[in-house]
Amino acid sequence: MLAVVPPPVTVRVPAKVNLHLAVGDVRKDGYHELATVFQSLSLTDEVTVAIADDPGVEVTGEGAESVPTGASNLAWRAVRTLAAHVGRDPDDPKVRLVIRKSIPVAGGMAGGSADAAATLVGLASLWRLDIGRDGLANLAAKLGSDVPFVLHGGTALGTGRGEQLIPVLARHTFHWVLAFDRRGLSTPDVFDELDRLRAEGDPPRVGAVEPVLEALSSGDPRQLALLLGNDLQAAAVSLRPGLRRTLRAGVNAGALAGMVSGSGPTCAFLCTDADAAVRVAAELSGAGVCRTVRVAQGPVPGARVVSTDESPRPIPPEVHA
Ligand SMILES: C[C@](O)(CO)[C@H](O)COP(=O)(O)OP(=O)(O)OC[C@H]1O[C@@H](n2ccc(N)nc2=O)[C@H](O)[C@@H]1O
Ligand SMILES: Nc1ncnc2c1ncn2[C@@H]1O[C@H](COP(=O)(O)OP(=O)(O)OP(=O)(O)O)[C@@H](O)[C@H]1O
Repeated sequence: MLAVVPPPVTVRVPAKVNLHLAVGDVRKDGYHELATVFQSLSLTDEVTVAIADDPGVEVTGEGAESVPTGASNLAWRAVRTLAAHVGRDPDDPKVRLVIRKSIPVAGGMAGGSADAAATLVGLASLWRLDIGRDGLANLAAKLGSDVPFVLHGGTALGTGRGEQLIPVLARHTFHWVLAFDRRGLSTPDVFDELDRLRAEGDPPRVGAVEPVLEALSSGDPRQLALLLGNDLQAAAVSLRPGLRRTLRAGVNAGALAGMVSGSGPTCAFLCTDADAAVRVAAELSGAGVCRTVRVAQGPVPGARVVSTDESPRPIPPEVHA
């Protein structure tokens, strides 16, 4: 009899930007209490999961050379976590991942988290698991604070360490320009730098979140632009002073406002509309303040299957001499 191998599954998953990021005190577990508004963007990674006898991870695209392909790859950790959860052998999951990256590595846009979320969705389909979005969200939270949001997508309020989500109404498509820096920043280093700055002085803190939610429901980018804020920005700029120039250049190019995305160093610029975003992107790429410029819009859906090769490939039975 022929064994039928389920076809590979490809999942597309968005990057995120934090429109509002209030960082509170450090908790006993070392994480900071957050109140944040996430938005998912049309800058996406794709992960293909396939049954394979030679398990492993392949990475191509943006920053691929600095992504680990071993046990520390967050997407591979997602494979092991889901395998263990459903009673499969995490040390021999018989799965191969191909990750095609567009999200900058260590860029503050949840790139590794996105790949982990995509892997959970892809494997749930490949292994035909009856797990549901809530089940996946619980596993996602174990993998990292940003993983539940990129699984979910859209616009959402995140509390706790960022993993507890409430969907937020956003009545408009918002247009963004993203400036990638030449090197990444480590998320723990940026949180540590904020703690240091707070021990020494009084770095700026974002205001209340409610006006941000109102601006989102009004759909007016000008109103939202006035309210964008990120407590981690001072820390990211302290570690990477050149970001000041990048932020200024985006606003000079015509953006409504600019901010550091999450823990940085990517800078995100909110624009009036799609045409303005293209103009700002063109001018910013000529300014020589960053490595690459991209245009994106948000919100977009979270991790979702975009293709399965519908015809399962029969594999011939093993032939023994
Ligand atoms: C900066 C943000 O991207 C904003 O959405 C996130 O807070 C970071 O989320 P993430 O990269 O998924 O972070 P995790 O993998 O959960 O944590 C990495 C490290 O970041 C720091 N961290 C993260 C989240 C949080 N609420 N407080 C923290 O202090 C901790 O040092 C932690 O060890
Ligand atoms: N699949 C992956 N993609 C990118 N980086 C990964 C992946 N798996 C592990 N890493 C490691 O994680 C580190 C952080 O990368 P990532 O792109 O997730 O950062 P980030 O976008 O700044 O994270 P966040 O915004 O969630 O704080 C990288 O330096 C890399 O070594």
